[in-house]
Amino acid sequence: MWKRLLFIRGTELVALALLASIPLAVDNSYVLGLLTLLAIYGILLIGLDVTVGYLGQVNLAQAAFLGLGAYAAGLSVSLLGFGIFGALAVSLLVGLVLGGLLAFPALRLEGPQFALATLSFSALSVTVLNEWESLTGGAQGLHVTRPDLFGFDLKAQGFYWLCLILLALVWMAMRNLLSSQWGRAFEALRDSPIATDAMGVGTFRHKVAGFALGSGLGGLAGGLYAFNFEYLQPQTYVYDLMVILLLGVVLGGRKSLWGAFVGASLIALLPNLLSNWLMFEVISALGLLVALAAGVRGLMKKTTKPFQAIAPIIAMGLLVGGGFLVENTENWRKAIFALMLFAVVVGLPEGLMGFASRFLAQLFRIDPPALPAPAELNTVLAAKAANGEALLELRDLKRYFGGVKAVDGVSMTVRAGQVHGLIGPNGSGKSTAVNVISGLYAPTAGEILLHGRALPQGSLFKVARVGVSRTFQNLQLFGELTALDNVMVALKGVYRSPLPLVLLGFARGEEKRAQAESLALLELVDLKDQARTRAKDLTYGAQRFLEIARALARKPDLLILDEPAAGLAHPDVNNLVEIIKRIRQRGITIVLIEHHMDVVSELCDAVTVLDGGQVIAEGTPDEVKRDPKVIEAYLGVVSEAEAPDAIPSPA
Ligand SMILES: Nc1ncnc2c1ncn2[C@@H]1O[C@H](COP(=O)(O)OP(=O)(O)OP(=O)(O)O)[C@@H](O)[C@H]1O
Repeated sequence: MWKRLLFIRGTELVALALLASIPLAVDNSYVLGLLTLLAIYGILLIGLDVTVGYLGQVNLAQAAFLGLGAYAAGLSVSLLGFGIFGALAVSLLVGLVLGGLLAFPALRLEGPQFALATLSFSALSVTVLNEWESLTGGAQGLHVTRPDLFGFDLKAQGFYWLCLILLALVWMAMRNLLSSQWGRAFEALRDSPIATDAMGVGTFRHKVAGFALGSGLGGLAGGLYAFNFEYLQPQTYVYDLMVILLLGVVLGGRKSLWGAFVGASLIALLPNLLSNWLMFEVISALGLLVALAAGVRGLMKKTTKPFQAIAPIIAMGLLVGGGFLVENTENWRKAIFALMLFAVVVGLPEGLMGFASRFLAQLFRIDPPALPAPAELNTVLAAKAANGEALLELRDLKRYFGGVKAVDGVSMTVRAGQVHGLIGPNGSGKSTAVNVISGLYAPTAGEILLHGRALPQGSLFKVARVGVSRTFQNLQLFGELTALDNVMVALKGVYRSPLPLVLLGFARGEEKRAQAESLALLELVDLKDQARTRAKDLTYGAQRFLEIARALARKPDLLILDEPAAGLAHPDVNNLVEIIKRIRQRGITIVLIEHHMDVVSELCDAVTVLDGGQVIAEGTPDEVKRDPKVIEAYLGVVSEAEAPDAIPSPA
């Protein structure tokens, strides 16, 4: 672990020292200008990566936040007489506040609608900057004065160091944040907003916070940008820059600080890249080599489809070849960006850093940090009183979809400590009933009580927070996260540090505790050894068990399992039965929707049978199996000979 930590921190420190010392060794104002831009774009892209990489949204507003931050800083110096830090704080704040405000409506939208909302915001911002001439100077531009720093006139070199220090601080704070519960929550809601809410992690809150933070960094970068160029024009922050910024994040590698850094270097170098033919050819040829290496490697290891391997090679080949055919590469800039973006999106979805880090990890044999020992299960899931009192009560519950009465007046009582089966033929309303209980749907009518108190209605998040946890019939895992992180996202009662402490890196203790507790839950479902496997790479059976461990991380009073055996092979069904028995031993009450009658018979203390959205029978598994109404619902016939074990189980 120390080796890894030293390697990572060491590399960061060496890179910082190198960057800081270049101006001492090379006395060249042009190089200094490039380095300053690199630091500014670094901050900008780290911010953009929060929305694009972590939240998984196409954000076209970051260029606008750069512009708004720049004007805010410039104006707070000229109009309000602020010093450099005051002005930079204003640009950060402008990004945070406007980003948060934009996020409220925009994040209720998905995919292309979200992208369009951010695009509209950009267009609006540029128009305002352009038209509000009395304040911004409009198209004529705005001259900005760089304030001095505590009485020292900040020359180009001093200003570069200031930018570099701010980049280092942003880097540290974001590393702390993104490796904490916040970063996991950002990623979780990218993969499954429904499950994020159902695990008691507020989707909306985290989306707004992530977007505001990313935009805040955009604003801060804008402030530095203003003091770097000392002249601003609204047209700087439009279409071209948006595309270049996206290219930077995607090419560098999403979800990576180093990726943002590599992307920023690319953006800072782009003008030179296009105006200097030789450099353009060298970089394009390097790109072609990377595309060839990645493609051949992927094909040999069978991890890449032929199109994925060949298309980037063709795109980069076109760049190299095209360079010989066109007179002025600058005239082709948009086509060049488009080809680059295409090659990266298809060939290197993890970006250059994602690609490089795999090689580096192999080269230096960097082991991931060791995990702590699992916590005592007793401390994670304290045994609950299985006293048979009414825990969950449904009273005349109804849920209609238009004319379809999916749940039509269901009343039932689930007793503490019991496994309560909810069975019925396909379409009888079982899933709808648990979707209403867990808050995915609001009921049309009726009451739901937990511990005798009304359960919140129509909010997965609120229901999860009062002690009801669930799994899903169609798996809703956070596919990109490891098994361990899936459980850690949902873990209740561990993350207490306020945001400032997390940013400063003081939340590591609780991270260790969260790991230990989550490992105990993975051990309970026999997945401890696969803690580091990404959820999407687990076998189907393991994925089902992981959902159970994740639901347990809420430390619930009531656990709803929606067809956990669906699609499982026979040995896995046996494992599932063992796992559910272990959970029952902790005193956790379970509602089990299940088609496998043998599973129901073995596990359930009580069973409610639904048909056509209504309760047709209740009792022990043996009682309901013999009930003629139940047999008729399943088989459509009532025959003495077919009872008592006539209810079919899926193969
Ligand atoms: N979102 C929805 N919109 C419209 N109708 C729905 C919706 N969800 C469920 N239904 C309908 O409600 C009825 C009950 O469906 P539900 O999925 O709750 O049954 P189920 O008992 O869970 O079935 P299965 O065992 O096949 O999962 C069905 O007729 C279904 O088509």
